Amino acid sequence: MTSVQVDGIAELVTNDPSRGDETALGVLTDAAVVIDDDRIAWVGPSASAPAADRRMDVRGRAVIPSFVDSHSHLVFAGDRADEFTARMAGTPYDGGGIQRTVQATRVATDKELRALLATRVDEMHAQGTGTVEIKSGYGLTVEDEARLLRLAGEVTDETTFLGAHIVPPGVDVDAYVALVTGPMLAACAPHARWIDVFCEPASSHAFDGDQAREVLEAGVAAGLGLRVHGNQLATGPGVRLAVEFAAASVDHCTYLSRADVNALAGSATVATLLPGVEFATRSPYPDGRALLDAGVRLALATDCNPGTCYTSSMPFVLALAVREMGLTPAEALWAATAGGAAALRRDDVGRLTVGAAGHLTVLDAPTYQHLAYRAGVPIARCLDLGWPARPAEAGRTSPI
Ligand SMILES: N=CN[C@@H](CCC(=O)O)C(=O)O
Ligand SMILES: [Zn+2]
Repeated sequence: MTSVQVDGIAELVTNDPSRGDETALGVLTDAAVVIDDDRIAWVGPSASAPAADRRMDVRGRAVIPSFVDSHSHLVFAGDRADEFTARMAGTPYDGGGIQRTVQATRVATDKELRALLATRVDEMHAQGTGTVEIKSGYGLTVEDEARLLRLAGEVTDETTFLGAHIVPPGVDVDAYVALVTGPMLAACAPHARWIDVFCEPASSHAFDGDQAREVLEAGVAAGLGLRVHGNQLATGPGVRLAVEFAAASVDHCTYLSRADVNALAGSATVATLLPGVEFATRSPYPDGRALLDAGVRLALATDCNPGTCYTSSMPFVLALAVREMGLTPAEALWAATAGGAAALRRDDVGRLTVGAAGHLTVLDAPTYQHLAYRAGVPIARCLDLGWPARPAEAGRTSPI
């Protein structure tokens, strides 16, 4: 066991409301954190920090819990920059481009996909993300979906089976739902913690309410946790289905009816907002302020994928939430850390409390408010505690 005392912290965000300023962020000033092995052993004022094997002085910087990015699609090959350019000129997003990524991903080797994935995970880590959820969904055959999940499982425990991403062109929808809920689920469940379905009104490339219900029921029977892509393209059944199934999260929530907001308020389901998608698809931003005021629990995530949002940057997402969705900098930071943890039903990340994972993100700034204030400036990075066995040596890229 090796312990490290991190001190010189001008402002420490704990996400423990019983600490410090007693807001949801639980902000302490002039603070220290002691990490024993990879867990937090002590948090408090610098002056009373217990001794540790090593000391790391962050010299007046702010420290926050590492971001929890609860929605990404990192295992893919190919590029769709041309679609982004077309959208900026007015072409709407309809999900049809997913098939292009499916084609490019199917022909990529494991080695190629592993290298692409490693680069993206490293990019996230370098911008302060400590936990990432990764979905399949660009394989859409039994073998390819299982392959993508195996690769994702090499870099995270938060793996999500998204065979129900789109219906592959030329395939009968009922036959495909039967495949997803039968042999594909059987092959993928051992590699997945979650199941997800892209649910939109009938006539899109995605799955309607009845089909999505079948997918979620099969996921429950297979022992997987539930997530839903819902209400991205239009108001539809996704949000209310997620709430009915007590899914951990419904993601996107771009188009919400009053009934959707009422259903989410006080429910077990976190609404995960993905403002990078609205940015990169020229869609209207959901009213995050109204959701919070209605009592909805929010998370923020990147949705990093080649189609709707190719950013790995949680600080960018956080700045958009402040500027475009009416969240305060404090609310946005909470949603990007503790909110993401809630969306993954985790209580060991997204907070800096005794017993939690030692995932600290240091900011080249005196306060977390700089995350939105200095948008676009790379001020956030995961604190490298220099543990003896770095994951790279163990065949993994980052401790995400
Ligand atoms: N909406 C569904 N899936 C992804 C986009 C996938 C793509 O276009 O490649 C999303 O979350 O936005
Ligand atoms: Zn997504």
